[in-house]
Amino acid sequence: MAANSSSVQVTAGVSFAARLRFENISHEFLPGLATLHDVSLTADAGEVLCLLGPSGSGKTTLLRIAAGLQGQTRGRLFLNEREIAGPEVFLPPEKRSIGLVFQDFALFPHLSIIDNVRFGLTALSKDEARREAMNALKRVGLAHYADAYPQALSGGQQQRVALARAIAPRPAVLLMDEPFSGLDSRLRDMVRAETLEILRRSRATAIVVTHDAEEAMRLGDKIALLKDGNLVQVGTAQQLYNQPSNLFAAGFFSELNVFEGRAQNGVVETPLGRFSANGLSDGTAASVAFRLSAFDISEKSGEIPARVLSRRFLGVIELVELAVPGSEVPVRARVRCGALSGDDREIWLTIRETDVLVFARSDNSA
Ligand SMILES: Nc1ncnc2c1ncn2[C@@H]1O[C@H](COP(=O)(O)OP(=O)(O)OP(=O)(O)O)[C@@H](O)[C@H]1O
Repeated sequence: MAANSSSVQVTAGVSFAARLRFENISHEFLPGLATLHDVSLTADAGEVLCLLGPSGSGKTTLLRIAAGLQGQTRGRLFLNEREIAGPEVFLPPEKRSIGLVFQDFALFPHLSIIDNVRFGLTALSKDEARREAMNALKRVGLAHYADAYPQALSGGQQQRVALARAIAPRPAVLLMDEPFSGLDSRLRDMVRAETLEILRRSRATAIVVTHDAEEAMRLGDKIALLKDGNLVQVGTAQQLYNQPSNLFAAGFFSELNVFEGRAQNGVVETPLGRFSANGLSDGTAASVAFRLSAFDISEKSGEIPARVLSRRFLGVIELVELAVPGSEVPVRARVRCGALSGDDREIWLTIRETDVLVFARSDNSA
């Protein structure tokens, strides 16, 4: 697919989704300073793949390489099985059948909504372009705004217009760079859910950049976690949350209390008890991470005595800081509101082992 982008853009009913594969992609802006190290990753047809990572981890650079806005230093890029960028090949952006949505919507203020959406449909006649643009606007539920101007629309509606503009040429792959970060949090949830629905209905392949783990979990069929230009882990939200490959991955998906220890006779000793060393050989330095949800609290009984230092009411749950014997730092816990009566100070903790993760300490970085 996408042998010729204009054929993809003009032909109604052309297959919409494609597989985009990054093979051993490395990138350097400056010689010796790698932005991406040997990243291999696939967005399967019809899948939403989230590129997740902290600022500077290389997400946008990978997206720009996919779009053809940036060339990689090494590696190859395939759309279905066709090489579109590699040592001997470079298909320019307009020939890749790729749609782009950016964080700032990038609508033209002096063009009506329909003309903004029609913008990428230059290969079509005027009437056909209007029809296709109206179809795209209908898909995002904004056909009735066709003749309005962008400033008459809310931020969420403008982002839906940007999405309509990106899907109107029926691209093989949609690339979205932090598409919801310009929206306030309530609107963001709504527009994100609507966008996912539109992507599903279009059966589009999409790659979405985000630095927000919860957003990646809400959107992604698959999540690729990046750090310092390295692919740390790729998998479903459940896989990344339940079986993080290292402490960084675990900490990206949930807040943690971390204790350092050493594997001895198959266990690691911490102030919160002994935990299976998870196969680490004796003597290995280990990090034992406790999610904030790892603690059951009782006034009467439990495994570990603790004293409540502070409590923060957050609605359904409370964030509690606890002093625990043997720990120099307070332990943070999320507990159901009502689990503590008004003035409890001395309490008991029981640890939920499913929320305890043990890693070799050298595994801490990507
Ligand atoms: N044009 C450029 N010239 C030199 N270095 C750059 C350029 N663009 C990005 N970088 C560097 O490359 C690294 C990766 O940047 P990139 O924008 O891909 O990361 P990101 O994960 O998308 O970050 P953010 O979430 O902050 O956008 C960063 O260290 C950044 O400073």
